[in-house]
Amino acid sequence: MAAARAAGSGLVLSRPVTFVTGNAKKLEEVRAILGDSIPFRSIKLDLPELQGEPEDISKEKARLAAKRVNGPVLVEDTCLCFNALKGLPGLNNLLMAYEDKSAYALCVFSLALGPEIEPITFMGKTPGKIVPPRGPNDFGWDPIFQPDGYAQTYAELPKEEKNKISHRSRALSLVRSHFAQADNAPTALRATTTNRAVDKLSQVCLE
Ligand SMILES: O=c1nc[nH]c2c1ncn2[C@H]1C[C@H](O)[C@@H](COP(=O)(O)OP(=O)(O)OP(=O)(O)O)O1
Ligand SMILES: [Mg+2]
Repeated sequence: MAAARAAGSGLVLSRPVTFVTGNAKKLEEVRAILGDSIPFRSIKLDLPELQGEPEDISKEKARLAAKRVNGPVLVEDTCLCFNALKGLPGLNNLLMAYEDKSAYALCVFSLALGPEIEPITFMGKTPGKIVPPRGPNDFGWDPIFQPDGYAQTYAELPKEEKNKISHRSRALSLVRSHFAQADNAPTALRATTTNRAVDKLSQVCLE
């Protein structure tokens, strides 16, 4: 397959990244946010729903996906976490009992450049609060999440507005800068070097 170059960056991948997801709305947003900055294709794979810390879940998902695809993959998990429940993702009804309706949308991407390469994690977080549902009901919990600084819920915001401030776009801007920073070393070599430097640290974007 022809080498793919991420626009505006020095990164050359031997194969385009495969974004593994079964969620069409997620894919739609990722396409809109990335444009042609990172060449990718997408597939749906039946992967086990894992338990644990968001970062560990995401890395394991990337490892499994990279084995199945036998090439570079990107995976994503998102949760709506309630501060009253100490960051636990939860049912909206449970939150009724609490005064504190603050929450945050958390998006975790993991990039595995191949089955033998340790995944790197990128997180984006958008703070807000849980409100009675407003707006179109076509994507998960969008109608009940109102980001801080806005009078509209995610569902009420025009798509471009959500995509400017969302947990997903914040995480993807880190993925993009990772690609932009990577030098022109062969993929496997560069990935090993980058991983050694990053080690277990993940990058978190909070603004
Ligand atoms: O921006 C979002 N706005 C509102 N709702 C959202 C968003 N992003 C994910 N969601 C929902 C979809 C799913 O009901 C749940 C867990 O998502 P999550 O496990 O990451 O997605 P999924 O299992 O549907 O797809 P995948 O195949 O990529 O794992 O949160
Ligand atoms: Mg999932």
